[in-house]
Amino acid sequence: MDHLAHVSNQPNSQPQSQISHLALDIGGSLIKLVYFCRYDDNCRDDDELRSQNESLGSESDNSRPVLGGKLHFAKFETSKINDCLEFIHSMKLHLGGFHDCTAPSSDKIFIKATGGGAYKFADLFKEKLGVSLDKEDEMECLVTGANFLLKAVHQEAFTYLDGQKEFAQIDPNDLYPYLLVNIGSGVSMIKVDGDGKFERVSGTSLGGGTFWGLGRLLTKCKNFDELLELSHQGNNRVIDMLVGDIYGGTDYAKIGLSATTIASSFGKAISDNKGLVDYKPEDISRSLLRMISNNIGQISYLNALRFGLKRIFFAGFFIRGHAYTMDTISVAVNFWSKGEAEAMFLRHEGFLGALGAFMSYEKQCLDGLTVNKIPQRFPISVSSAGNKIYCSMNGKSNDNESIECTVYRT
Ligand SMILES: Nc1ncnc2c1ncn2[C@@H]1O[C@H](COP(=O)(O)OP(=O)(O)O)[C@@H](O)[C@H]1O
Ligand SMILES: CC(C)(COP(=O)(O)O)[C@@H](O)C(=O)NCCC(=O)O
Repeated sequence: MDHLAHVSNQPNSQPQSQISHLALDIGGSLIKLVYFCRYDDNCRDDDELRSQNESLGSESDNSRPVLGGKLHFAKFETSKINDCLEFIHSMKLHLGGFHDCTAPSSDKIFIKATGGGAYKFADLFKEKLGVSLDKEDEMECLVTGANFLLKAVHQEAFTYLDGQKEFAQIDPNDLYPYLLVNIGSGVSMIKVDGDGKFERVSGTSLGGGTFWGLGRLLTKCKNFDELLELSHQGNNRVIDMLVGDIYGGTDYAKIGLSATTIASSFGKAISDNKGLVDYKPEDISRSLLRMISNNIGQISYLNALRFGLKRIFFAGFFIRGHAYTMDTISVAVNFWSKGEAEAMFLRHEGFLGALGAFMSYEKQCLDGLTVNKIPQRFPISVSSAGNKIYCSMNGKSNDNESIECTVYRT
């Protein structure tokens, strides 16, 4: 039986005070959700929010009511899409879409969605939640999300080398061009020249799905985080064939290879008379992580070189804020570019596409809501018919999952 079928899809059943706009990015591995929720009126008073906003230096207008809210981020495994549908249903998030104003009598609700799953699962969303998915191009959403985060959110981008995390000062007027490398199930490399100006210049199928897929088969790990955790304790030299293994412990200095450079990932497994059971899962995980991260770092650098790009931003949930992954990618970029190019990472690494889809509501005509970027201190505004709401993100994220917003209503 369809356990969600009883859900009402009438927008009026959503309490007026609960403004929740939902956008989805349904990828090969994970479903990402971005939604905006107002605080409960009782949670914080207007004065508190106004003074908080003033302390952030925003151009607050005392004549307008100030409301607080949060931009929330959530994710689910795509293979567990029913959990995601249950979540959306229980939070009534599916009511936070828009109506097609070209068909006024229609009670159809559209939710902005991107990623391959917006096509694959469109019928399921219709059947279970009674909503239609309004599809947005995945690359376009990634770029919109990245540009928004880089311009609007304080301390979004950072470098990571030798265990040192350093936040980057991004001048919004000096952001372009850059290379965006999104490491999801597969990898897309996009040259970004401005808002809406981009070209997907390359990609590789050796991505996050490869790491997790091979890792699962080779280590019997039950989840992605367990596999990552394992890699902490591992030693890749047990499995990888190093230059020193081939050159009798010495460097191959003439071509710039040190004895410790990996000559062949997993190369030792061919010469050792060993089977899978003879290798420790943690060593396998470590070799796999280095292989995938190195390869992506190298291809990224080559593409940056191709177009003379100095900055490479790495995103996607493969990274998972994991120190060793970021370090390996940074070292690869640094090594191949001889220090000329820089790898940077994003705090909201996995939500670019979903944020881009969220922001694409601005394209809709106003029976639903629009999202506009407003300059400088008001990076985002959300408005709905007859009830305009401005949302300024202070950029302080309490964790990776939500960002506080201050909201003005006219
Ligand atoms: N909980 C998780 N479950 C599965 N994969 C995860 C998880 N957390 C991180 N990952 C990694 O992130 C990748 C998916 O990244 P994501 O940016 O969401 O791409 P996609 O859009 O293809 O789903 C996976 O292939 C895997 O490497
Ligand atoms: C097809 C995709 C854009 C889908 O995005 P994803 O779900 O992996 O985030 C991506 O997997 C990709 O770019 N793969 C690499 C294909 C290639 O260039 O060889």
